[in-house]
Amino acid sequence: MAEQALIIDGKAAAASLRAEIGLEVAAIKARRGLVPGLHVVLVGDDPASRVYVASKEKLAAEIGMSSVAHRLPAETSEAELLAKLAELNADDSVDGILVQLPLPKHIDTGRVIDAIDPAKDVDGLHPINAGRLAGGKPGLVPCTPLGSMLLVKSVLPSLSGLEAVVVGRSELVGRPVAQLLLQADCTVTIAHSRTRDLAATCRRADILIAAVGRPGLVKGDWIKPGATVIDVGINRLPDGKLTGDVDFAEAVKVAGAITPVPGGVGPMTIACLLRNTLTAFHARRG
Ligand SMILES: Nc1nc(=O)c2c([nH]1)NC[C@@H]1CN(c3ccc(C(=O)N[C@@H](CCC(=O)O)C(=O)O)cc3)C=[N+]21
Repeated sequence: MAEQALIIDGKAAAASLRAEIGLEVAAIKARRGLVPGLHVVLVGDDPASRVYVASKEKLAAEIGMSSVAHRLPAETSEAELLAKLAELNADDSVDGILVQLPLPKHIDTGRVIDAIDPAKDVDGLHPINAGRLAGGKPGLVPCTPLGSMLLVKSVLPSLSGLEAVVVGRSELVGRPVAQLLLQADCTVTIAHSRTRDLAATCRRADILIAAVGRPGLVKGDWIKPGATVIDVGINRLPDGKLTGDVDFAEAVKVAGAITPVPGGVGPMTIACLLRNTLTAFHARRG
């Protein structure tokens, strides 16, 4: 069988989503003279984080959104970071706040996330937003899960009744994407490192979401023929190349549609961050 899966173009989907957001930003500017503002807080000088933050700034600027990066030294104390967040929470021109993770070890990440105004929490990580998502209520939804769902919906007309398997149970991706799949009426299984037969569990999936951070973990024979495979893993190999959690070369021969790494979920994550900033703007400023 010489068939090959449809390769889902996350880069193109993200570009068109950003263009849409850009139009809305322009309309807000023209009608009301307001510019939605995204603020990214970066503590320390992790090289990967610097690259991500620069990319967020560039893409925000491209669509006419205001974006401010607050670069704080690695020695910043937790109290200083909390003070910075209090300042951003109080500033009406700040629509979205994202604290780049991971934070230096001397800072308690949970305490920091808890200090972000839930209405400005464009990462969707505040317990209020996580709770709203779990309750099926409107709120800010984490960007990677949101982007993953948009890609799934770009290839599947209806998700109702489909078997979805999420590999990974992180707060950032696994748990929230499972909630979104459930909201879309999928039958959802959350698998993880203790799952007894991971391969057999994955083989049940019409929609397989791999979000564990283990390069090439998901093999071709773990995939149900024709399934939609969303690879959330972005793993840096020793040679510097990026690779996903799915063995792409094998999987592309079995799946119906699959996201590549790079060029899949990653670009959608940033586009959804911009979208969340706009959502936060509308919810707070009307
Ligand atoms: N508070 C917080 N929220 C985040 O959402 C967050 C974070 N911290 N810390 C780091 C991770 C990682 N992350 C990525 C986003 C886009 C790409 C992306 O666009 N990747 C490109 C490739 C980029 C390259 O070539 O390096 C792609 O997959 O095609 C990757 C990684 C967001 N994160």
